[in-house]
Amino acid sequence: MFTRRARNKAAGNAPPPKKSGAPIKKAQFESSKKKEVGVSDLTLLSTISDQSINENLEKRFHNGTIYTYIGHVLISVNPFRDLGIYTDEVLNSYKNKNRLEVPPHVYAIAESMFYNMRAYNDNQCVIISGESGAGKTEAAKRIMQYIASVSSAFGTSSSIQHINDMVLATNPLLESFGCAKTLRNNNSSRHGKYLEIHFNKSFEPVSANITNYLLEKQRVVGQIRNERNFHIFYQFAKGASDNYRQIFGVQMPEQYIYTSASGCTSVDTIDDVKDYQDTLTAMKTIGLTQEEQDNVFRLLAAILWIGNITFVENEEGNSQVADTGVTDFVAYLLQVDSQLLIKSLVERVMETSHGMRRGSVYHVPLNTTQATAVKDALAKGIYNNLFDWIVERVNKSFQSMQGEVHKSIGILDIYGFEIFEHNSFEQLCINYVNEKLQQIFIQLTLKSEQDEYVREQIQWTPIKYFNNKIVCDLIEAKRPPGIFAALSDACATAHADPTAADQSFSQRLNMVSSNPHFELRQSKFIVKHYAGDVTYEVNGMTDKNKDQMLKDLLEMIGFSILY
Ligand SMILES: Nc1ncnc2c1ncn2[C@@H]1O[C@H](COP(=O)(O)OP(=O)(O)OP(=O)(O)O)[C@@H](O)[C@H]1O
Repeated sequence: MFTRRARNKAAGNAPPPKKSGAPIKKAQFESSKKKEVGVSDLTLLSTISDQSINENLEKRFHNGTIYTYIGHVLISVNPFRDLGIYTDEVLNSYKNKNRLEVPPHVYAIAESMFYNMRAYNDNQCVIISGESGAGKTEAAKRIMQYIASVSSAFGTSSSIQHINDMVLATNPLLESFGCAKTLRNNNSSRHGKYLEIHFNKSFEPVSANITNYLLEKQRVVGQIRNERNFHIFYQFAKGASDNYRQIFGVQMPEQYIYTSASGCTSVDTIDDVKDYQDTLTAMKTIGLTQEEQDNVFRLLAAILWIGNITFVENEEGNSQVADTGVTDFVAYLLQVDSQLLIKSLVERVMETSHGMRRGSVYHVPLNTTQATAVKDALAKGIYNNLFDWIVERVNKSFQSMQGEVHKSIGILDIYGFEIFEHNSFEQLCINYVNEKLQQIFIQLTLKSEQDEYVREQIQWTPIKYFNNKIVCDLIEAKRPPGIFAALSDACATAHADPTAADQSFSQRLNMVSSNPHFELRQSKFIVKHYAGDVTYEVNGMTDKNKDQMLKDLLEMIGFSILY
C-alpha cells in the first residue's frame, strides 16, 4: 500500500514546533503500550534479504502486529481474524499524528493523505496491491472509514455527513454486485475500482466518483466447483420479499442453474439474508428510487431465469427451447415478446452484402451448443450493463450534490493476482493489471528513488530488483506482437469455429516464444509473472476475447421498455 508523497518530503506531517516558554505537559508513561517486536520499518533491518524481511514480518505477525513500513510504503499481513485494531479509540489515536509518532497502521496512511492534501494543497492517491485475499478491499474500506471520520470533524454541515454516508454505502452495494466467493477469498473483488473523494476549498467532502474496471462477467453464467456467482444473486434468492417472490418468480439459489451448478450456494462466513438488507439500505442511501430498485431486481430475476432455459434437438438437429414456460417468464420479466425472444436464441440472422449494398437476409438455425452460448451471452450482457448502470447511478447521485471541487483523495482497489488450477482469459486480464500496477510501484518507489540519488550525486549501493517491464511487454506489445496482439489477430481471422480460432491463436503464440518469461505447451502457455508462474489454457480464449453480443439479441433487448 503506498501513497503519493508530499512534495516537501522533509516536512512530513510533523506537528507545529512548540513556542519556547510554553508550559511543558507532564508526559504519560504508557504501560499498556505494546512492546515493539522486530523493526517497524524494514529499512531499519541491519541485513536486508528476503529471509530477514520475512522473519521480521512473521515475528510481528505472531505478535498480532500486522502492519510494518518499508519507507513510506505500508505492508499489511492478513490476520483473517478480528484483532480489535479498528476501534474508534484506535482510529482517534491516529488523528493529527505524524506517522512516525504512532505504530504503523492503515489509519496512519489515511491520516497522512488527509494531512498532505491540506498542507501541500495536493491531490492524493493510495494504491493497494497484493494477491487475491491479501486484504486490499478491507484496507480500502478502513481508509474510507478514516477519511469519513476525520473529514466529518472538519466541518459540521449535515451534507458532509450525508456525503460520507454515501461514500461508505458504496462498499456494501458494489461488493454485492461485484464480489464473489472464489477458492482463494470468500469476498473476492471481481472488478477493479478507483474511488475518488472530492473536497472543496475548506477540505470538506463534497462528492465522489467511482471508475469501474472490467467486471468478470463470465462468472454470471458459470463458476468453477465450490466458487459462487456474484453475492447479489444469493442475497436476492434467499432474502427477497414475498412481493418480489410473487412478481419476479424468485426461487432459492438451488433452483437456478447459474447459482447452483458449481455446488456452493452458502458460505460459512457470509449471511446472505442480512447482506441483502444491507444492500437495500445502501441503495436507499445512494438515492435509488423504489422503481429503480424494482427494475434492478427484475433484471436479476431475468438473468436467473435465463440460466434455466434449456434446449433440445429437434428432428432436423437444430435447437429448440425445452420448456417454453421458462422463456415466457423471461420474456415477461424483460418485457419483450416471447416469440421474439425464442427466435433470437435459436437462430442467427445473417445478411449477405454486395459491395456497399445490403443483400439477402437468412435465418440460420443454431445447434444446442450455439443456442446455449447465445443464452449465456444474453445473461452476461444484461448483468454487465446493469453493473455499469449502478456505477453510473452512484456517480449521478454524487454529482447532484457536487459543490465546487478543489482537491481529491483517490483509493485504487483492484482484483489481486490469481493462480488457479485452470486459468483462462479472466486470470490473464487480472494478472496483467497486477503486472501494470507492479510497474507503477517500481517507477514510483525504487526507480525514482535511485534516479534521485543519481541526480543529487549521492553515493549508494544500487539495489537489484526485478523490473517486470519484460512481462508487461510480453502481454501488451504491439510489435513484435505480444499475447494480446496475437489474440486479437486470431480473433480477426474471421473463424466462425471457436476451436479453429483458438488453434490460430496458439500458432501465433509461437512468435512470442522467444521471451524468457513465456513457454508454449501444446494447448497451454505459461507466463512467468512477477508473482509466480501461471499456466493458461488456450481453449476458449478467443471466444471470451470476442465477447460477442449478437445483433439479434441487441435488437430483441431494444424492444424492452426496461432499456
Ligand atoms: N485487516 C484485516 N483484519 C481482519 N481480517 C481481514 C483483514 N484484511 C482482510 N481480512 C479478511 O480477509 C478476507 C479477504 O480480504 P480482502 O477481500 O480484503 O482481500 P483482497 O486482497 O481484496 O482480495 P481480492 O483480490 O480477491 O479481492 C476478508 O474478507 C476478511 O475476512
